[in-house]
Amino acid sequence: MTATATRVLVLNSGSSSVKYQLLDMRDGARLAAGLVERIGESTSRLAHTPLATGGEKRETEGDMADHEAALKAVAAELAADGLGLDSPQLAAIGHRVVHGGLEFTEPTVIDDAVLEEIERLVPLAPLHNPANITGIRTARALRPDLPQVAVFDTAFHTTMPEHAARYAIDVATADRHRIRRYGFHGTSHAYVSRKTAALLGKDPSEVNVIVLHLGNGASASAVAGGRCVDTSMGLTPLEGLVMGTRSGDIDPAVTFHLKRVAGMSEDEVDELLNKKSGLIGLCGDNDMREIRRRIDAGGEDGERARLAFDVYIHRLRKYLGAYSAVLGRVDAVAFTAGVGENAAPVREAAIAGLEEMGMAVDADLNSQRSDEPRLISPEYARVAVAVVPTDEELEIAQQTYALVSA
Ligand SMILES: Nc1ncnc2c1ncn2[C@@H]1O[C@H](COP(=O)(O)OP(=O)(O)O)[C@@H](O)[C@H]1O
Ligand SMILES: CC(=O)OP(=O)(O)O
Ligand SMILES: [Mg+2]
Repeated sequence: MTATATRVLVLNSGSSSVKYQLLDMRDGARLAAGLVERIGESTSRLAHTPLATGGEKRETEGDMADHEAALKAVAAELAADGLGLDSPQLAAIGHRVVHGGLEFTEPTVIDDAVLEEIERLVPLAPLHNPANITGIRTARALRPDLPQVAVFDTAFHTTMPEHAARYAIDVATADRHRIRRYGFHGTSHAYVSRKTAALLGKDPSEVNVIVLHLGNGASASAVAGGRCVDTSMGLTPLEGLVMGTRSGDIDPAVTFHLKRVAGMSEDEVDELLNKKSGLIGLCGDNDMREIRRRIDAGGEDGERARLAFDVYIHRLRKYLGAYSAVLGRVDAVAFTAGVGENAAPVREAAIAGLEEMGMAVDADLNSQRSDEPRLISPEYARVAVAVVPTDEELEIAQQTYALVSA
């Protein structure tokens, strides 16, 4: 790496999307950012914002058949702004990798052996790891000389105590097949719990925080003194909270029933629980904005949306209670990600009536908007309730740069 190479490109490849950011690590400035959506569909769309030049957001509709085509389109957009992947200022590419198993507890420079290991973990994250792998392969082909770094969603959760990570099933079977609770969104939980401590003017080691990462995928974590002690996702990102399209917690016997009685195949059950459940399964919409709009419009349709909202909130409140008990003392609850940062009614409903647990939300503070971390609890509340915007891309860039510039 040359002394002038201070930029990091971050790729966050999801099952049907890629989010990316190019950052200058001297000051953390974002030079470009964008999103490719609906990869694999004829209506795929790339939205690119060249922040360095102050240019307008550019949107291209296209037919991006797969993640490779999507990344090549991203590379072309960057090149159009003079920020191409061939730039000598680029120090590394950082990749979000969802499943790192127990093998990866730290950001890791990707070589053939690491890539093989990430491939071996595909059965544990079938929606996510294949997209991450394509991202890595494509980026490597474009810049074979550049360090590529994997930052794992699971890494932050590897501190979970054994009693939280174990499922109560036969130990030998579990060990043979690596069945345990891994947890995900760890980069976000780590970043947000640290930011929450800073908001309280404390060191992370001094505070216990419940982080609610509510995006399309959603998870909760209990963080004691900066270390994760429990999290709601498990072997895969299907366990836990109600999500946009995933069921979250469910009696495993439901799957036996779907196969034995409803005659569904393994793949159909997988698809049902991962893609046709959660909010979309309950009311036909997975976007919280649309659900709130339908509730406000009322009528029968509004009732359906209300039920989805209520199921979502009920699960969230159960985890607040559970993690209060896990932590013993809670200093803060932090809401983050698309729903957590933007949906005031979700925050209000999640905390309503929890004064006995020291939790309350001030309606005025809750309705305000800001890109900065902020408190929404009244002065008297024992537990600080906060909205703390996550920034997985910045966190990945920092971890990547720290590794390659060490
Ligand atoms: N203004 C808003 N009000 C309510 N919900 C919102 C708003 N903006 C985004 N969301 C919710 O956030 C979700 C996306 O969150 P995000 O964290 O970007 O998810 P992911 O990273 O999993 O794609 C959307 O599906 C929508 O439900
Ligand atoms: C792990 C996971 O659920 O990620 P996402 O929210 O990006 O789908
Ligand atoms: Mg996300």
